[in-house]
Amino acid sequence: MADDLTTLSELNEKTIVEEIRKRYASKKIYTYIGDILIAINPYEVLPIYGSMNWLKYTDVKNKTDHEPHIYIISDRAYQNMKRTGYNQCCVVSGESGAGKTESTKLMIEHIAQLCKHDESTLHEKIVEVNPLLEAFGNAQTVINNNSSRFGKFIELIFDDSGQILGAKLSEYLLEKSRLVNHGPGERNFHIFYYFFAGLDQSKLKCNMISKPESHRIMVESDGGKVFRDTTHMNECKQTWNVLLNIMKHVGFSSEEVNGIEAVLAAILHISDIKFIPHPETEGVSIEDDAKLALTAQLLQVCAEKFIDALISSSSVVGHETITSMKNEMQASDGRDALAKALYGRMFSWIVLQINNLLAPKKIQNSSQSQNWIGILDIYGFENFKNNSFEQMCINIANEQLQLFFNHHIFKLELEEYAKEGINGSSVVFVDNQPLLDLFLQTSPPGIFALLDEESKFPQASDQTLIDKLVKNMTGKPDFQSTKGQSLFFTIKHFAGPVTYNVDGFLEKNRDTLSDNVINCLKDSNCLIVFELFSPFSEIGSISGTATTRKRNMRMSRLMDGVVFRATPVNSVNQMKRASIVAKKSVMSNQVGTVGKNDQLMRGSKTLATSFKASLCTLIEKMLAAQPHFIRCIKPNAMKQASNFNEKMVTEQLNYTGVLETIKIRKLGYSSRLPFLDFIHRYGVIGGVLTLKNPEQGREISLQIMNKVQMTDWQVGKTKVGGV
Ligand SMILES: Nc1ncnc2c1ncn2[C@@H]1O[C@H](COP(=O)(O)OP(=O)(O)OP(=O)(O)O)[C@@H](O)[C@H]1O
Repeated sequence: MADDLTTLSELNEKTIVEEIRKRYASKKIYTYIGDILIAINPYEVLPIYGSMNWLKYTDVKNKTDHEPHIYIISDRAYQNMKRTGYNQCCVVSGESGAGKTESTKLMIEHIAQLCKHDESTLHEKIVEVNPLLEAFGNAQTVINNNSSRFGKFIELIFDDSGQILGAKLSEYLLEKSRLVNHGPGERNFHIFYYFFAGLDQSKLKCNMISKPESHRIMVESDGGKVFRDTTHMNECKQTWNVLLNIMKHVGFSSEEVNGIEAVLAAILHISDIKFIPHPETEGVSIEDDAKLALTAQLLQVCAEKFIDALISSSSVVGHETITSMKNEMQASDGRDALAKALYGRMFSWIVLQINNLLAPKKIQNSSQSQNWIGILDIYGFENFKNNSFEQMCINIANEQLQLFFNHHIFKLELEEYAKEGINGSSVVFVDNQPLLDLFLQTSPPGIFALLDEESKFPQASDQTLIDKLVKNMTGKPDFQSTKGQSLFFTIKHFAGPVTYNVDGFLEKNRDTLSDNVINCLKDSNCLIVFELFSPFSEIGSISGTATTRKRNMRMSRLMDGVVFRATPVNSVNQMKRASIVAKKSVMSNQVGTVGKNDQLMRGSKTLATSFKASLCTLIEKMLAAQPHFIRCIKPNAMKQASNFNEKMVTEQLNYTGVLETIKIRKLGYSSRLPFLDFIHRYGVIGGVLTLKNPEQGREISLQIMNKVQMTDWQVGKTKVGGV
């Protein structure tokens, strides 16, 4: 069986899938395409991880001495960073349920071991925070029982000797809508189940919590039970206790833990508040005053102010504040927006606390530099029966990653080949740049710009939005309006067509919380609630103007040509060009936005705007590092072990361009083989450049390294490495 698909003599869809199938049947879930790793989800615990294997995959000189493994990638990233002093970035991609989060965790665990030199508990803390994040950010979906409902980029930070100094986590677009609404087979965020199962009687009383089924957001839409059985409940209880220990170990104070519990309870109670028409006015009143009092008590806010915030809205016109009463629907929407804001901000606050606790301590020797290994685990491509705003953003993020992959693996390689006179015409890849432009460009306005434009008009509706989209997008190859279904449009994504339902798009994009709600909560006596809404705290301003402005300033600097940080030696030219090309293609949309869209310049807080800005920041980071790609593949839709659905696997391999990836890697090796052989023998080119194999830590030729992936020494049956 071929450990590396580039060594296959016959290359076509059938032979590739057959090879992967054979390997999977023998529990070999990892396969290389040169330096890229394919990982098939085994849906079972294989005895290939843990301490013995950490050791085996430490400072691996020649990867062909071992079975392909995810640890090879983590080891390579760590050793490369140590040897070259350049940042590394591991991009883990794949559909929902393909195994991205598990792969990420395996790599973090491994790297934490690779760099463990002392008795410090920092390594443990970095690994330990994962369950905490998963509890608040993951949920059961129809596809995955533990699906990440947010994207994350984890940076492990090291000193120049490779000692770990700390870690930093960036989170992207938590799917807040799940909190108040989830479809059949889907559940709320895990934390609520742990919370109900874990709280003891006194805590339940103190948070005024009783049965989970009595709360709207815990009710299963298919009528199922909140806890399947006592075993499930006991598992949740155990997890709650584990989380309490983690919070303690990581450094959360007991006041903070109590605050988190109070906010969770408040969210449950707020979501239950109902409104009834007021007999004397056109507004509403609250049906159950006791429920409201409970919530105000948990949030430690003034009950009267809280009622006002829920049933009325106020805006400042000139020097006057105009207050208007909400109707039943507006009040219910406002209530849900508040529950979502509380949860979303609390999640960001938890991430911030984790970052504060794991932040590198001040380096004693100020001349010492810091490097990082970043691991990107972003939600997989999604295509449900009903796809909303969240799916659109998730799929755009995946398109962006595909673009990043295409740039590194295809565009830049083919440019190099052209310069060397190698004929690369046999490699044809699908460039998804036009599709990203369709969403992100500003002139002519793309879908995001049109959405932002429409979000500014108070009278706009989802119908006016779809009309606008159809008017502007009809005729574009990747856009289709859906006849007979007025609120739908279809996009031909790289991973397949997805039909989006714009119902609720405007509201979700505006992501507004009325001023009187914020004013009420920022006066809370509960430390966490105060921090979540105070304009002076980092979280309080998170969805406000400050963060957006900071990001926009950063984008403006990019526009002015700030150069990216230094890049790894072995691909310095390639990456510089990657920066420029991708900067142009990715950021040009941002640049245009900064220049032309006054809404953004004014610091608007639409979700589309901040999503674009965070994508921009993420890509900016990734471009400044040496990339490693891990492609996760889902073998079946049943979440079963030993079940290889050929059609599904073929589809995933196809849309990620696997055949072309193999071809380009193979082409590179074969056409450079004589060259490599020469270097192999003499080690010097023209008396100037010396070759170095980074896996073996010897001298290196900048140019040669630029042309071949020297981390792979085995080409066909010919051993090229070992100068
Ligand atoms: N290497 C592995 N070994 C054992 N089980 C695995 C492995 N990778 C994935 N799994 C199983 O598959 C499930 C789904 O994996 P994971 O949550 O990592 O998918 P994902 O790609 O991150 O999905 P999403 O995008 O929905 O978050 C895991 O809960 C686990 O049961």
